[in-house]
Amino acid sequence: MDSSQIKYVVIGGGIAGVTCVETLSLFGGDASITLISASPLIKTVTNYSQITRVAETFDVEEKPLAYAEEQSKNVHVIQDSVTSLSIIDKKVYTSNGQCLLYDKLCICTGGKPRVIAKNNPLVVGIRDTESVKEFQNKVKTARRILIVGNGGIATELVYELEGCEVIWAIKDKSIAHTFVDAGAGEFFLEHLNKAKDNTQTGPSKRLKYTSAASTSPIPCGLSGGALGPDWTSNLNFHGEIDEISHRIHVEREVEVSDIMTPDEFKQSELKESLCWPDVQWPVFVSLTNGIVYGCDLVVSATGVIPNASFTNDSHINSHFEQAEDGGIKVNSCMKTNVDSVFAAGDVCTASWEHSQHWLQMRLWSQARQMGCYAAKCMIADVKKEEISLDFCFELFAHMTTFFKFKVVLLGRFNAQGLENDYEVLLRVTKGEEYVKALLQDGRLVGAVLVGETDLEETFENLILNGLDLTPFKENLLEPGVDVEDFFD
Ligand SMILES: Cc1cc2nc3c(=O)[nH]c(=O)nc-3n(C[C@H](O)[C@H](O)[C@H](O)COP(=O)(O)OP(=O)(O)OC[C@H]3O[C@@H](n4cnc5c(N)ncnc54)[C@H](O)[C@@H]3O)c2cc1C
Ligand SMILES: NC(=O)C1=CN([C@@H]2O[C@H](COP(=O)(O)OP(=O)(O)OC[C@H]3O[C@@H](n4cnc5c(N)ncnc54)[C@H](OP(=O)(O)O)[C@@H]3O)[C@@H](O)[C@H]2O)C=CC1
Repeated sequence: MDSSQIKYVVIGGGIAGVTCVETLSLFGGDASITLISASPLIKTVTNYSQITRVAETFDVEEKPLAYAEEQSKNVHVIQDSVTSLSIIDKKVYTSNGQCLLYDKLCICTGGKPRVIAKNNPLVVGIRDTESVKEFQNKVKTARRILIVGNGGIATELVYELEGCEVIWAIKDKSIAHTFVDAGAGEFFLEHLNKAKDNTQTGPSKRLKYTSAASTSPIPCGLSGGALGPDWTSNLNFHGEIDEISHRIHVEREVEVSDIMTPDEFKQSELKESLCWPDVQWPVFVSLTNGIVYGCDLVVSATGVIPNASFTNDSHINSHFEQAEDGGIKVNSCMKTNVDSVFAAGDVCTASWEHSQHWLQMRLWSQARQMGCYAAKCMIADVKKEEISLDFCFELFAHMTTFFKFKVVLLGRFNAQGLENDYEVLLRVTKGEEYVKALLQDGRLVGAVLVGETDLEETFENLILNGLDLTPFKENLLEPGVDVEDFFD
């Protein structure tokens, strides 16, 4: 078929959707491409840099939706929310009554924060620019904040919050558990109560929000694109009390058992811990260890729910096979079970047999990679060509910053899916670096690199080439030894 007759439609203006549109525009010939997004701002990837074969960094800029039209040929944008689909006659319906025909459709509708006690105004979740603004406003008058969750947002937030007391309630024994093991958690622990270092010495995670002014609101019930790296930079998270710079108390191995109003708390006859004289807290949180804290605000940093119910029509939503985590299942060609419909980014669950060293995490790098690969799959599908799984799905690689330390995670970095038949090599220099290598049958299968270790490229190669490291094991992490010399 002549490419000019092809109609691609992409839903969602986050990193996955925008990358998908850009790739379609680049490789899709003269096809017509429509981007429909509920949010007036899109996320664009700039200054892309390939650090190793798989690890990458890039800036993320927020731009008006029209930018996508200006940058890529054959692209038409619509700010609207998709309300329904007709999967038989391949039509997309929007809330403003538009109806679009598609040949290939890609769903990139992201995720929503999983918030405990969703309807309580004193319990907030963080996802997009709007929710951060709302949070910032509430923080200004906060004296004590309780943060629930032990993943990316909580770990970044406890470092950023100043001017108030922070109670960090985690399910695990160690901090930052979603990303690092207990050892690295210990390594970070000593930086927890240190005053925040505001100098920009560590690597920036390179998000540039050029918060383009926008007058068009996001339709009720929908969120804008997820924030990304450095979402805390240039934002002030300062509570009411100047004398408190950084005071964090970690409650380990607990969950929230109840969130109470002052009246409910009074009636419960429970005792409050760490109470402040003459302070009336607006909300009380009881934990599963029996401890109760009064606070001004609760942050629920408890993960993401894929936005798989992206239409108002539950009958249509139910056509899409969902994985256990609620994501729309996609195969190794990013195809859903519905004819001609693909999905990418936080909304989807990679349901192919993963390579030994890859796992899905809902991260911006994976959103970009999936968006790009989904576009290639859509084009290949039109041309009825075979496509092989992109190389980026061979190895998990994530670069980020926690407590001002560069963090690189490779492969099965947290021993995910490994039985007990692996060994761990460790090198720790207090306050400087934490290097953990996981070996299975003498072969490197995962690594956690904290600090300026300069080991990411070598370790990535070692994981990918599966070299038996048994003869070098003793020296692999010896300080001063250039690991690369072994393999020349
Ligand atoms: C606070 C925070 C910090 C983060 N920090 C990092 C980090 O440091 N590193 C990292 O790798 N990842 C980070 N992430 C995760 C990362 O931002 C996401 O994984 C990634 O941005 C997901 O991109 P996406 O395009 O799949 O979805 P989203 O960015 O959520 O985009 C979804 C889009 O779909 C639109 N949409 C939804 N429903 C409809 C509909 N019915 N009709 C039309 N449009 C619709 C939305 O408006 C939005 O434009 C962070 C996330 C958060 C919340
Ligand atoms: N630097 C980075 O790379 C960052 C990445 N992100 C990404 O943004 C997204 C949102 O971040 P975030 O919300 O922190 O999600 P994460 O998935 O990173 O972490 C969620 C945390 O909440 C815990 N949790 C889940 N349910 C409950 C509950 N009911 N009670 C107590 N704890 C609970 C989880 O524990 P368990 O796993 O045991 O269920 C986990 O520790 C994620 O995809 C994350 O990867 C966000 C910020 C920074």
